[in-house]
Amino acid sequence: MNDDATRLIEAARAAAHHAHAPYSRFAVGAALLMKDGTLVTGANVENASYGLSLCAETVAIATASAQGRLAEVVAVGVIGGAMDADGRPTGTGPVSPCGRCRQVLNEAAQMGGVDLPVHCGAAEGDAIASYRLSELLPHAFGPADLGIGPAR
Ligand SMILES: O=c1ccn([C@H]2C[C@H](O)[C@@H](CO)O2)c(=O)[nH]1
Repeated sequence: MNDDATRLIEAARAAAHHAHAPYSRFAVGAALLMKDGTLVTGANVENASYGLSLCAETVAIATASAQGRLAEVVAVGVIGGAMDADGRPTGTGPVSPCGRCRQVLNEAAQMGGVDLPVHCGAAEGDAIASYRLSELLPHAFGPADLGIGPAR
């Protein structure tokens, strides 16, 4: 595991403790490594109407954008797992971003002109699967298609 991946997975695990996931009882944490070396994190925020639930990656990206730093994301870490009785995520299987989150991550990737490394970890253990966003979302539609952001 490289240093960025380790740091991102640890931060994602910490973020997942703040998941609001009383319906699925599946906690997800996401961490973004920023150009300046700082981290921005998020956790899933479920809603009683179910369909309005927000994924951890989307919350993290929205937070970075609200800080004026959407184009400064350089790497991503995600973890998730079924919650135990204390609300802690469990499990050793890496979790990868859902389709909508891949598209949301792509906005940051294209605005920053970087094919984001996405490190997918588990709640527990050392298993990690690392990808580039272009592997997870090939032939992506994004800001460049609308003439916005740096050319690919
Ligand atoms: O990439 C994903 C996939 C799922 N979830 C959340 C949504 C829901 O709250 C819970 C179960 O799907 O996990 C995320 O946060 N990110």
